[in-house]
Amino acid sequence: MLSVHQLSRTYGSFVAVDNVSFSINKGEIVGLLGHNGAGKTSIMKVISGYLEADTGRVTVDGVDLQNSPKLVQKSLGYLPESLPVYPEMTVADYLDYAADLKGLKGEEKASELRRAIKATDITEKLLVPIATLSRGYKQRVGVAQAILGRPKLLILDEPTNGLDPEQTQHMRDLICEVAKDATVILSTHIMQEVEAICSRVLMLNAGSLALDAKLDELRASHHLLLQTSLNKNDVLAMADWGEIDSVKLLHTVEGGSEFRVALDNSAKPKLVAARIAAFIVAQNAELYALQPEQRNLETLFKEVNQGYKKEGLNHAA
Ligand SMILES: Nc1ncnc2c1ncn2[C@@H]1O[C@H](COP(=O)(O)OP(=O)(O)OP(=O)(O)O)[C@@H](O)[C@H]1O
Repeated sequence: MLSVHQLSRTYGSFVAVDNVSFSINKGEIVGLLGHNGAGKTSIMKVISGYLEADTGRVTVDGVDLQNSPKLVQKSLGYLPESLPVYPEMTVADYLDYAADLKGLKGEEKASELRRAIKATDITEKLLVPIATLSRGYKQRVGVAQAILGRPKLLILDEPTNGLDPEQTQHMRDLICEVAKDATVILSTHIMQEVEAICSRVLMLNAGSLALDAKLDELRASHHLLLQTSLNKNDVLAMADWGEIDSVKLLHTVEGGSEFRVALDNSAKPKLVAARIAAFIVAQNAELYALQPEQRNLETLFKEVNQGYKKEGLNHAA
């Protein structure tokens, strides 16, 4: 659906986006996660055609953005970081104008306006100037213009930024609803946002893509934490077992040591755990603890920002 290939963007000599590649399939909701200044907005601006890349290629449904910008822009909706730029216009006039810009006409325009207004629940604000709207309503107006014309790709830059918890929930529900007919990429620096609505996460660190992973895969741990009194060398030798990738000594605990056991991708954690337990018991050693390691986005985010290598993270996930 969306393909981004070796994208780079500099501002003067500063590299804001550094050789970023990813592709997104139809129907996915993908979260672009990163600290302030990581490059999220720059990537979204490039994908939506508002900013030129220095190098790299963006295609939407096989159409090249650089060669056919108008065609690509017709198939996407964009909620920019800073909201509607016509504060003096009423919501109705602004949406009418946005529909014209998207080339909507006649009955299609009318029905699309009705749909976007209903989906974002802004009927009661239609005759109000945008300047007087609360942050939450401005955000809804921004989303309403983004979904006009049923875009195949929706690009949302920090869609819940500044919203209160109730508005945030409303916006998340709306995004999930819209995603039934569209592919969505949204940027955020809030991990819970990604956990709540995304099926996949792209983590950026200083302009580079540090992690690209499905949330399901992240949740399914391929590491076991083991505490045992068994001789250290016997535990480390488990790395030679077929289903185990590596064993690392973490630290010593009372009466033994703690290890992280990394499993092969094809290994079944429960079966390997049972085998380890049986082995330790057969050696007459104590098994103090053996459990899957919990890895959540927060842990990974910290690791990314502490400079973990992309390979290491993918492996860890
Ligand atoms: N027009 C510009 N001129 C110079 N530097 C810029 C410009 N726009 C962005 N930058 C810099 O590029 C880097 C990436 O900015 P970008 O807005 O893409 O990050 P971001 O991840 O969206 O950040 P935030 O979460 O704060 O919105 C930042 O260091 C920013 O200061």
